[in-house]
Amino acid sequence: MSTAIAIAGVRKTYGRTIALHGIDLAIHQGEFFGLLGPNGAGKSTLINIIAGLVRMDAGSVSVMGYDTVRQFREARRRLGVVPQELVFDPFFTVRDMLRIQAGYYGCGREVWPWIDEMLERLDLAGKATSSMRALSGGMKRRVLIAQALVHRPPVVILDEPTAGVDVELRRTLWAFMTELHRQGTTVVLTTHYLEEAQELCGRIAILDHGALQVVETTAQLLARHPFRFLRLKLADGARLPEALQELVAAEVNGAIELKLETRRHSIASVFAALRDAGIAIEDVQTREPDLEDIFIDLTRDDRASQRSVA
Ligand SMILES: Nc1ncnc2c1ncn2[C@@H]1O[C@H](COP(=O)(O)OP(=O)(O)OP(=O)(O)O)[C@@H](O)[C@H]1O
Repeated sequence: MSTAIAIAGVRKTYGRTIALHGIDLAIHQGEFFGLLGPNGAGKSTLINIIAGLVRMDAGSVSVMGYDTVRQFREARRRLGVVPQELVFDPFFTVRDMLRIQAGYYGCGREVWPWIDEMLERLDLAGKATSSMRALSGGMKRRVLIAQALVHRPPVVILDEPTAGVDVELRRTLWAFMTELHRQGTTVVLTTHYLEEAQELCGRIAILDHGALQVVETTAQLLARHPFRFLRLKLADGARLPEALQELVAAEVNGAIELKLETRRHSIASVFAALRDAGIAIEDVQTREPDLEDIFIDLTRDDRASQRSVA
């Protein structure tokens, strides 16, 4: 399997903050890869190093075999990055801005049909001649995506592309990215929407405190974790017996969700404890852990009680 992004021994410190401890990671060509982590984990620092925007203290990175420091231009031409922030020159029209951007990568008129195709695919065709300053935030974000893809890079990194965007743009973006991925583009995604990562990514890395906690296929990650959830609604608003209190993970709409470690607790033992306490059950459901549960489990410390990583 050929490597799209090779990261070896990458370290970065800001003053006394160690943002990256020495990251080794190989992202293969053709992968849809998720880079996840809580706020401050080091994701943006790593992405900016891959894009050649931040200088690493030690280590090396290559994109499609080109070293991002020694062969910056070659590496950069093979990479498209959709950044978190919106930064534009407000005076150009959408189409002109994309053509100018293509020029930075040494691309000329040969990419103009591609630019028009992207404008169609991202529902921007009607805005092609609008100036950037006249666009809504959602429209600007669409342009940002087109801007990252203008030189048809084989590797694309999306840094929180759907933060704060509406459902329609999320759907449009994922349909477009899924198609590019099917055509062979390597896609690296960071997102706070873990259900999005679970659905789209074949492999996932979890970064926490500047170190990789896990790099696994999404299926392995979901299968490896030895717990499941049991949601109970107790009859007559009964309280859970003391012995089961430590298993409570959440309370939702009057139902109690218990987290059962499969080696220590069985559903049968929970039912037996309730029967012994004379408590009847009104409703019961089981749930396998999803990526969000696993993420919380792996990055648990002071964030342990949070259901969301946002
Ligand atoms: N320019 C900078 N100067 C000083 N410290 C920085 C700088 N950029 C990042 N850091 C620190 O490095 C660490 C990693 O930050 P980084 O932005 O890479 O995390 P992140 O995972 O992208 O977080 P988020 O999800 O909030 O974007 C944090 O402790 C952050 O405060």
